[in-house]
Amino acid sequence: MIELDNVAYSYGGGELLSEISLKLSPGSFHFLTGPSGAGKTTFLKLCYGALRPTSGQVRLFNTDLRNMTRDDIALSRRRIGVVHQDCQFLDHLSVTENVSLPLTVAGHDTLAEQSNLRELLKWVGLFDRADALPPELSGGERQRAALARAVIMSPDVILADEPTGNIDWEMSQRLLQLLLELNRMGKTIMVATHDLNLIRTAKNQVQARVLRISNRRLQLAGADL
Ligand SMILES: Nc1ncnc2c1ncn2[C@@H]1O[C@H](COP(=O)(O)OP(=O)(O)OP(=O)(O)O)[C@@H](O)[C@H]1O
Repeated sequence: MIELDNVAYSYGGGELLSEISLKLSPGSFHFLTGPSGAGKTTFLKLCYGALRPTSGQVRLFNTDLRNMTRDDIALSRRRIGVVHQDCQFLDHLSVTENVSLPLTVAGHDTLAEQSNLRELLKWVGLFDRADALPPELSGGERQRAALARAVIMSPDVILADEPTGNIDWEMSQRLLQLLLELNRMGKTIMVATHDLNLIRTAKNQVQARVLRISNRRLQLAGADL
C-alpha cells in the first residue's frame, strides 16, 4: 500500500527524520507515537505524498513518488483518507458539506451520493448534526466528522493524526471502535497518538504494531505498551 525505504526528511532546522523504512501492508493496524515535535505529522505527510522526502524512496500503491506528477499524487490520495490533527473544516459549510467536500473536489455528483452520505453520518453518530456548522460542534463531534470526511471516498488506507486529542475517554473509545470497525472491513489504518491508554485498549482488540519516533528514527515500541 505505502512503503518508505530509508527515508530522511530535513528542513531549515535540520534533519527531522532519518533512516525511516516501513511497509504498510493491506489490512494492517499501526499506531505511531513519540514525543511532541518528534515528527509524527511530518511522517504521515510523507506517507500520503504531501511532503517529498529529502532522500530515500516513498512508494504509494507500488509507484515511486519520484515518478509521480501532482495529478498522480492527487489520484493516489483518493485511496488514502486523512484525519488531520486540527480537522481542517471550512467553518462556513455545514457538517454534510464538509464531509462531502472530497466528493465535490473529485467531481462526483453529491446529490447521487445523498443516501451514502446519510448512512455515513449515522455511522459516526452525527445524523442529527448534519446541518450544524463546525464551530457549533463539540470536540468529539468534530473528530467524528473528520473521520467521516476521511472515509467518504472509501479509501484503502486511513491515516489519523491525533484523532482523540482533546476529547474525553468515552469519546476516544467511541472513535477507536470506529477505526477498529474500518480495520475489520479490510482498511489499512495508522493512528498517530500520544494516548498510551488508547493504544493499550486497542491492543486487546486488534493485532496492532506500535511504532515510536525517537531521535529521528522509527522504532518498534516495546511489549510494555
Ligand atoms: N518544513 C518545515 N519547516 C519548519 N519546521 C518544520 C518543517 N517540518 C517540520 N518542522 C518542525 O519539525 C517539528 C516536528 O513537527 P511535527 O508536527 O511533524 O511533529 P509531531 O510529532 O507531529 O508533533 P506533535 O505531537 O506536537 O503534533 C516541529 O517542531 C515542526 O515545527
